[in-house]
Amino acid sequence: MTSANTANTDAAGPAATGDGSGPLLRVRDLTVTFAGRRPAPWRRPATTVAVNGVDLDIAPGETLGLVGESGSGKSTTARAVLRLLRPDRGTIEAAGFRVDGFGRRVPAGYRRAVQAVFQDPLGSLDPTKVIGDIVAEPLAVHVGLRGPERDGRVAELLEQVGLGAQHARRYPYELSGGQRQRVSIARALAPEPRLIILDEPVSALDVSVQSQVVNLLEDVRERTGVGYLFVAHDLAVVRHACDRIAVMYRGRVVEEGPADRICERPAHPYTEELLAAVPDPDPARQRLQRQRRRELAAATAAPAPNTAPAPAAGGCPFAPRCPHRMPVCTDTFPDRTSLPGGGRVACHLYDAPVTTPEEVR
Ligand SMILES: Nc1ncnc2c1ncn2[C@@H]1O[C@H](COP(=O)(O)OP(=O)(O)OP(=O)(O)O)[C@@H](O)[C@H]1O
Repeated sequence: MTSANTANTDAAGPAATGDGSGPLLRVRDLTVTFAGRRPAPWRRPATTVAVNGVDLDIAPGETLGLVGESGSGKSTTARAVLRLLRPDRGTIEAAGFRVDGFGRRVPAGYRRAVQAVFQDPLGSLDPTKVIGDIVAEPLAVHVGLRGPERDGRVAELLEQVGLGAQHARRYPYELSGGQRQRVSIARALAPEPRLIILDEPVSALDVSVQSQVVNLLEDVRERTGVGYLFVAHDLAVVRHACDRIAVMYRGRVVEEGPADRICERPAHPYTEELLAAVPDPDPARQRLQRQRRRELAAATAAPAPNTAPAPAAGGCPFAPRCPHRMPVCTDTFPDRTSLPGGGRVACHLYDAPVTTPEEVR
Protein backbone atom coordinates (compact mmCIF):
# COMPACT_ATOMS: atom_id res chain seq x y z
CA MET A 1 0.00 0.00 0.00
CA THR A 2 1.32 3.41 -0.87
CA SER A 3 0.38 6.78 0.52
CA ALA A 4 2.18 9.95 -0.35
CA ASN A 5 -0.59 12.25 0.62
CA THR A 6 -1.72 14.78 3.10
CA ALA A 7 -3.82 13.30 5.87
CA ASN A 8 -7.56 13.50 5.61
CA THR A 9 -8.78 14.97 8.83
CA ASP A 10 -12.48 14.74 8.17
CA ALA A 11 -13.77 11.78 10.13
CA ALA A 12 -13.78 10.83 13.78
CA GLY A 13 -10.70 9.16 15.29
CA PRO A 14 -11.00 6.05 17.43
CA ALA A 15 -9.78 5.57 20.95
CA ALA A 16 -9.11 9.27 21.48
CA THR A 17 -8.82 9.30 25.21
CA GLY A 18 -6.77 12.43 25.71
CA ASP A 19 -6.77 11.80 29.45
CA GLY A 20 -3.02 12.25 29.82
CA SER A 21 -2.43 8.70 31.04
CA GLY A 22 0.26 6.44 29.58
CA PRO A 23 3.38 7.32 27.65
CA LEU A 24 3.84 10.74 26.08
CA LEU A 25 4.63 9.13 22.73
CA ARG A 26 4.50 5.48 21.72
CA VAL A 27 5.02 4.65 18.06
CA ARG A 28 4.98 1.06 16.84
CA ASP A 29 5.83 -0.34 13.41
CA LEU A 30 5.40 3.02 11.70
CA THR A 31 5.79 2.62 7.96
CA VAL A 32 5.41 5.32 5.31
CA THR A 33 5.96 4.88 1.59
CA PHE A 34 5.82 7.49 -1.17
CA ALA A 35 4.79 6.79 -4.72
CA GLY A 36 7.36 7.66 -7.38
CA ARG A 37 6.65 9.79 -10.43
CA ARG A 38 4.26 8.53 -13.05
CA PRO A 39 6.30 5.82 -14.79
CA ALA A 40 6.66 5.00 -18.46
CA PRO A 41 3.96 2.45 -19.39
CA TRP A 42 6.32 -0.53 -19.31
CA ARG A 43 7.76 0.28 -15.87
CA ARG A 44 6.28 -0.32 -12.45
CA PRO A 45 5.94 2.78 -10.28
CA ALA A 46 9.01 3.34 -8.11
CA THR A 47 8.19 3.70 -4.42
CA THR A 48 10.34 5.06 -1.62
CA VAL A 49 10.03 3.38 1.75
CA ALA A 50 10.78 6.52 3.74
CA VAL A 51 10.01 5.02 7.17
CA ASN A 52 10.20 1.29 7.75
CA GLY A 53 8.83 -0.35 10.91
CA VAL A 54 9.89 2.41 13.31
CA ASP A 55 9.27 2.12 17.07
CA LEU A 56 9.74 5.17 19.32
CA ASP A 57 8.97 5.94 22.97
CA ILE A 58 9.00 9.20 24.89
CA ALA A 59 8.16 9.41 28.61
CA PRO A 60 6.38 12.52 29.95
CA GLY A 61 8.77 15.48 30.12
CA GLU A 62 11.51 13.62 28.24
CA THR A 63 13.44 14.69 25.13
CA LEU A 64 14.13 12.09 22.46
CA GLY A 65 16.59 13.06 19.72
CA LEU A 66 15.97 11.57 16.29
CA VAL A 67 19.18 11.77 14.25
CA GLY A 68 20.44 10.54 10.91
CA GLU A 69 21.77 11.89 7.66
CA SER A 70 19.64 13.62 5.05
CA GLY A 71 16.98 11.32 3.60
CA SER A 72 16.95 8.86 6.53
CA GLY A 73 13.26 9.47 7.22
CA LYS A 74 13.37 11.75 10.26
CA SER A 75 11.04 14.46 8.96
CA THR A 76 8.64 11.89 7.53
CA THR A 77 8.45 10.26 10.98
CA ALA A 78 7.83 13.68 12.54
CA ARG A 79 5.12 14.55 10.00
CA ALA A 80 3.45 11.18 10.59
CA VAL A 81 3.35 11.82 14.35
CA LEU A 82 1.88 15.26 13.64
CA ARG A 83 -0.57 13.49 11.32
CA LEU A 84 0.38 15.78 8.44
CA LEU A 85 0.59 12.64 6.33
CA ARG A 86 -1.05 9.27 6.47
CA PRO A 87 1.21 6.30 7.23
CA ASP A 88 0.77 2.95 5.50
CA ARG A 89 1.00 0.98 8.73
CA GLY A 90 1.63 1.31 12.44
CA THR A 91 0.20 2.85 15.57
CA ILE A 92 0.78 6.24 17.17
CA GLU A 93 -0.22 7.06 20.73
CA ALA A 94 0.68 10.55 21.89
CA ALA A 95 -0.28 12.75 24.81
CA GLY A 96 -3.03 10.36 25.87
CA PHE A 97 -4.57 10.08 22.39
CA ARG A 98 -4.53 6.92 20.40
CA VAL A 99 -4.62 7.77 16.72
CA ASP A 100 -4.38 4.56 14.79
CA GLY A 101 -7.44 4.80 12.56
CA PHE A 102 -5.41 6.28 9.75
CA GLY A 103 -8.34 7.01 7.46
CA ARG A 104 -10.06 8.98 10.20
CA ARG A 105 -10.01 12.47 11.54
CA VAL A 106 -7.44 13.53 14.11
CA PRO A 107 -9.20 14.52 17.35
CA ALA A 108 -9.17 18.30 18.00
CA GLY A 109 -7.53 17.69 21.38
CA TYR A 110 -4.63 15.99 19.63
CA ARG A 111 -3.95 19.10 17.53
CA ARG A 112 -3.77 21.07 20.77
CA ALA A 113 -1.67 18.59 22.74
CA VAL A 114 0.92 17.94 20.04
CA GLN A 115 2.54 21.08 18.61
CA ALA A 116 5.43 21.67 16.21
CA VAL A 117 8.39 23.96 15.60
CA PHE A 118 9.98 23.75 12.14
CA GLN A 119 13.41 24.54 10.76
CA ASP A 120 12.53 27.67 8.81
CA PRO A 121 10.74 30.14 11.10
CA LEU A 122 10.34 32.72 8.32
CA GLY A 123 8.53 30.16 6.18
CA SER A 124 6.31 28.95 9.01
CA LEU A 125 5.25 32.38 10.35
CA ASP A 126 2.52 34.28 8.47
CA PRO A 127 4.35 37.31 6.95
CA THR A 128 1.14 39.40 6.87
CA LYS A 129 0.60 39.24 10.65
CA VAL A 130 2.40 40.90 13.53
CA ILE A 131 4.03 38.66 16.15
CA GLY A 132 1.32 39.41 18.73
CA ASP A 133 -1.40 38.12 16.38
CA ILE A 134 0.66 35.05 15.42
CA VAL A 135 1.02 34.02 19.08
CA ALA A 136 -2.60 35.00 19.87
CA GLU A 137 -4.10 32.77 17.18
CA PRO A 138 -3.64 29.37 18.92
CA LEU A 139 -4.87 30.97 22.15
CA ALA A 140 -8.14 31.84 20.41
CA VAL A 141 -8.47 28.56 18.49
CA HIS A 142 -7.44 26.04 21.16
CA VAL A 143 -7.88 27.83 24.49
CA GLY A 144 -10.78 30.17 23.69
CA LEU A 145 -9.06 33.24 25.17
CA ARG A 146 -10.28 36.66 23.99
CA GLY A 147 -9.58 40.36 24.61
CA PRO A 148 -7.30 41.59 27.40
CA GLU A 149 -6.92 38.11 28.86
CA ARG A 150 -5.49 36.91 25.56
CA ASP A 151 -3.22 39.97 25.20
CA GLY A 152 -1.87 39.36 28.69
CA ARG A 153 -1.10 35.75 27.87
CA VAL A 154 0.67 36.77 24.63
CA ALA A 155 2.89 39.13 26.64
CA GLU A 156 3.65 36.31 29.13
CA LEU A 157 4.55 33.88 26.37
CA LEU A 158 6.83 36.37 24.63
CA GLU A 159 8.55 37.07 27.94
CA GLN A 160 8.91 33.33 28.55
CA VAL A 161 10.90 32.97 25.30
CA GLY A 162 13.03 36.04 26.01
CA LEU A 163 11.25 38.62 23.84
CA GLY A 164 9.97 41.96 25.08
CA ALA A 165 6.39 43.24 24.67
CA GLN A 166 7.62 45.60 21.91
CA HIS A 167 8.16 42.57 19.64
CA ALA A 168 4.39 41.95 19.59
CA ARG A 169 3.92 44.85 17.15
CA ARG A 170 6.63 43.76 14.70
CA TYR A 171 6.37 41.59 11.59
CA PRO A 172 8.42 38.36 11.21
CA TYR A 173 10.76 39.96 8.62
CA GLU A 174 11.74 42.59 11.22
CA LEU A 175 13.24 39.97 13.56
CA SER A 176 16.50 38.00 13.44
CA GLY A 177 16.46 34.24 12.74
CA GLY A 178 16.91 33.42 16.43
CA GLN A 179 14.12 35.83 17.46
CA ARG A 180 11.80 34.31 14.85
CA GLN A 181 12.49 30.83 16.22
CA ARG A 182 11.65 32.15 19.71
CA VAL A 183 8.30 33.32 18.28
CA SER A 184 7.73 29.83 16.82
CA ILE A 185 8.40 28.34 20.26
CA ALA A 186 6.02 30.85 21.94
CA ARG A 187 3.31 29.97 19.41
CA ALA A 188 3.85 26.23 20.00
CA LEU A 189 3.64 26.76 23.78
CA ALA A 190 0.44 28.82 23.60
CA PRO A 191 -2.03 25.88 23.67
CA GLU A 192 -0.09 24.31 26.60
CA PRO A 193 0.91 21.16 24.69
CA ARG A 194 2.30 18.03 26.27
CA LEU A 195 4.54 17.17 23.32
CA ILE A 196 6.36 19.44 20.84
CA ILE A 197 7.84 18.06 17.64
CA LEU A 198 11.00 20.05 16.91
CA ASP A 199 11.99 19.43 13.29
CA GLU A 200 15.55 20.73 12.85
CA PRO A 201 14.71 23.73 15.11
CA VAL A 202 18.23 25.18 15.10
CA SER A 203 19.70 24.03 11.78
CA ALA A 204 19.05 27.39 10.07
CA LEU A 205 20.65 29.42 12.90
CA ASP A 206 24.21 30.60 13.59
CA VAL A 207 26.11 28.35 15.99
CA SER A 208 26.03 30.95 18.82
CA VAL A 209 22.27 31.40 18.40
CA GLN A 210 21.77 27.62 18.21
CA SER A 211 22.96 27.16 21.79
CA GLN A 212 20.71 30.02 23.01
CA VAL A 213 17.66 28.35 21.45
CA VAL A 214 18.65 24.91 22.78
CA ASN A 215 19.03 26.44 26.27
CA LEU A 216 15.64 28.12 25.90
CA LEU A 217 14.02 24.79 24.96
CA GLU A 218 15.58 23.16 28.02
CA ASP A 219 14.38 26.02 30.22
CA VAL A 220 10.84 25.74 28.82
CA ARG A 221 10.87 21.99 29.43
CA GLU A 222 11.87 22.45 33.06
CA ARG A 223 9.18 25.06 33.63
CA THR A 224 6.28 23.43 31.77
CA GLY A 225 7.04 19.68 31.84
CA VAL A 226 6.56 19.46 28.06
CA GLY A 227 8.34 16.62 26.20
CA TYR A 228 10.14 16.93 22.86
CA LEU A 229 10.82 14.85 19.80
CA PHE A 230 13.96 16.66 18.62
CA VAL A 231 14.79 15.93 14.97
CA ALA A 232 18.31 16.83 13.82
CA HIS A 233 20.86 15.53 11.32
CA ASP A 234 23.72 16.44 13.64
CA LEU A 235 24.61 14.37 16.72
CA ALA A 236 26.52 17.35 18.14
CA VAL A 237 23.26 19.30 18.42
CA VAL A 238 21.22 16.60 20.14
CA ARG A 239 23.83 15.10 22.46
CA HIS A 240 23.46 17.88 25.05
CA ALA A 241 19.78 18.58 24.42
CA CYS A 242 18.34 15.06 24.72
CA ASP A 243 17.83 12.39 27.36
CA ARG A 244 17.74 9.62 24.79
CA ILE A 245 18.64 9.36 21.11
CA ALA A 246 17.28 7.20 18.28
CA VAL A 247 19.51 6.87 15.22
CA MET A 248 17.83 6.42 11.83
CA TYR A 249 19.35 5.17 8.61
CA ARG A 250 17.34 4.77 5.42
CA GLY A 251 13.99 4.53 7.18
CA ARG A 252 15.09 2.22 10.01
CA VAL A 253 15.96 2.96 13.63
CA VAL A 254 19.32 1.19 13.87
CA GLU A 255 20.11 2.12 17.48
CA GLU A 256 18.47 3.87 20.41
CA GLY A 257 19.41 4.52 24.00
CA PRO A 258 20.47 7.07 26.63
CA ALA A 259 22.25 10.05 25.01
CA ASP A 260 25.40 9.56 27.12
CA ARG A 261 25.73 5.90 26.22
CA ILE A 262 25.12 6.55 22.51
CA CYS A 263 27.74 9.32 22.43
CA GLU A 264 30.34 7.60 24.63
CA ARG A 265 29.84 4.02 23.49
CA PRO A 266 28.05 3.87 20.13
CA ALA A 267 27.18 0.31 19.21
CA HIS A 268 25.99 0.45 15.59
CA PRO A 269 28.68 1.04 12.94
CA TYR A 270 26.50 3.83 11.51
CA THR A 271 26.25 5.60 14.89
CA GLU A 272 30.02 5.30 15.15
CA GLU A 273 30.35 6.94 11.74
CA LEU A 274 27.97 9.77 12.69
CA LEU A 275 29.91 10.36 15.87
CA ALA A 276 33.27 10.38 14.06
CA ALA A 277 31.89 13.21 11.93
CA VAL A 278 31.17 15.44 14.95
CA PRO A 279 34.01 18.00 15.30
CA ASP A 280 35.69 17.86 18.71
CA PRO A 281 37.28 21.03 20.19
CA ASP A 282 40.14 18.99 21.69
CA PRO A 283 43.01 18.76 19.11
CA ALA A 284 44.15 15.34 20.41
CA ARG A 285 40.64 13.97 20.01
CA GLN A 286 40.42 15.65 16.59
CA ARG A 287 43.48 13.64 15.50
CA LEU A 288 41.86 10.45 16.77
CA GLN A 289 38.67 11.34 14.91
CA ARG A 290 40.58 11.92 11.66
CA GLN A 291 42.34 8.59 12.11
CA ARG A 292 39.04 6.83 12.83
CA ARG A 293 37.47 8.39 9.72
CA ARG A 294 40.40 7.20 7.58
CA GLU A 295 40.10 3.70 9.06
CA LEU A 296 36.37 3.60 8.36
CA ALA A 297 36.90 4.85 4.81
CA ALA A 298 39.64 2.29 4.17
CA ALA A 299 37.65 -0.53 5.70
CA THR A 300 34.53 0.13 3.71
CA ALA A 301 35.79 1.62 0.45
CA ALA A 302 32.10 2.44 0.28
CA PRO A 303 30.43 4.88 -2.09
CA ALA A 304 29.52 8.33 -0.77
CA PRO A 305 26.42 8.28 1.48
CA ASN A 306 23.92 9.53 -1.03
CA THR A 307 25.11 7.19 -3.76
CA ALA A 308 25.29 4.02 -1.69
CA PRO A 309 23.35 1.26 -3.45
CA ALA A 310 20.07 0.19 -1.93
CA PRO A 311 20.34 -3.03 0.10
CA ALA A 312 18.39 -6.14 -0.84
CA ALA A 313 14.79 -5.92 0.39
CA GLY A 314 14.72 -7.05 4.00
CA GLY A 315 18.47 -6.64 4.56
CA CYS A 316 20.19 -4.07 6.75
CA PRO A 317 20.11 -0.76 4.85
CA PHE A 318 23.61 0.09 6.10
CA ALA A 319 25.13 -3.17 4.77
CA PRO A 320 26.51 -1.67 1.52
CA ARG A 321 28.54 0.88 3.56
CA CYS A 322 29.33 -1.21 6.62
CA PRO A 323 32.96 -2.03 7.48
CA HIS A 324 31.78 -5.14 9.40
CA ARG A 325 29.39 -6.47 6.73
CA MET A 326 28.65 -10.21 6.88
CA PRO A 327 26.63 -12.30 4.40
CA VAL A 328 23.58 -12.31 6.70
CA CYS A 329 23.47 -8.48 6.68
CA THR A 330 22.43 -8.25 3.05
CA ASP A 331 19.50 -10.66 3.50
CA THR A 332 18.00 -10.07 6.92
CA PHE A 333 17.31 -6.97 8.99
CA PRO A 334 18.56 -7.84 12.50
CA ASP A 335 16.44 -8.18 15.61
CA ARG A 336 17.09 -5.53 18.25
CA THR A 337 19.52 -6.52 21.00
CA SER A 338 19.57 -4.86 24.43
CA LEU A 339 22.85 -3.18 25.32
CA PRO A 340 24.73 -2.73 28.59
CA GLY A 341 24.28 0.93 29.53
CA GLY A 342 20.77 1.04 28.10
CA GLY A 343 18.98 1.01 24.79
CA ARG A 344 19.01 -1.39 21.87
CA VAL A 345 20.85 -1.90 18.61
CA ALA A 346 19.71 -3.56 15.38
CA CYS A 347 22.95 -5.07 14.09
CA HIS A 348 24.02 -8.67 13.41
CA LEU A 349 27.31 -7.98 15.19
CA TYR A 350 25.30 -8.13 18.40
CA ASP A 351 23.28 -11.24 17.65
CA ALA A 352 23.22 -13.79 20.50
CA PRO A 353 25.29 -15.36 22.02
CA VAL A 354 27.46 -12.23 22.13
CA THR A 355 26.70 -10.17 25.21
CA THR A 356 28.79 -6.99 25.06
CA PRO A 357 30.07 -4.75 22.26
CA GLU A 358 33.68 -5.31 23.42
CA GLU A 359 33.36 -9.06 22.89
CA VAL A 360 32.17 -8.46 19.35
CA ARG A 361 34.96 -6.20 18.18
N1 LIG B 1 6.53 14.07 -0.36
C1 LIG B 1 7.44 13.18 -0.74
N2 LIG B 1 7.32 12.51 -1.92
C2 LIG B 1 8.22 11.59 -2.29
N3 LIG B 1 9.31 11.23 -1.55
C3 LIG B 1 9.48 11.86 -0.38
C4 LIG B 1 8.57 12.86 0.10
N4 LIG B 1 9.01 13.31 1.30
C5 LIG B 1 10.14 12.62 1.56
N5 LIG B 1 10.42 11.76 0.56
C6 LIG B 1 11.56 10.83 0.52
O1 LIG B 1 11.54 10.07 1.72
C7 LIG B 1 12.86 9.85 2.20
C8 LIG B 1 12.97 10.38 3.61
O2 LIG B 1 12.85 11.82 3.57
P1 LIG B 1 12.84 12.72 4.88
O3 LIG B 1 12.62 14.12 4.47
O4 LIG B 1 11.91 12.13 5.86
O5 LIG B 1 14.34 12.52 5.39
P2 LIG B 1 15.12 13.36 6.48
O6 LIG B 1 15.92 12.38 7.25
O7 LIG B 1 14.18 14.21 7.25
O8 LIG B 1 16.06 14.26 5.58
P3 LIG B 1 16.44 15.82 5.77
O9 LIG B 1 17.31 15.89 7.00
O10 LIG B 1 17.19 16.16 4.52
O11 LIG B 1 15.15 16.56 5.91
C9 LIG B 1 13.80 10.52 1.20
O12 LIG B 1 14.25 9.53 0.30
C10 LIG B 1 12.90 11.53 0.51
O13 LIG B 1 13.36 11.77 -0.80
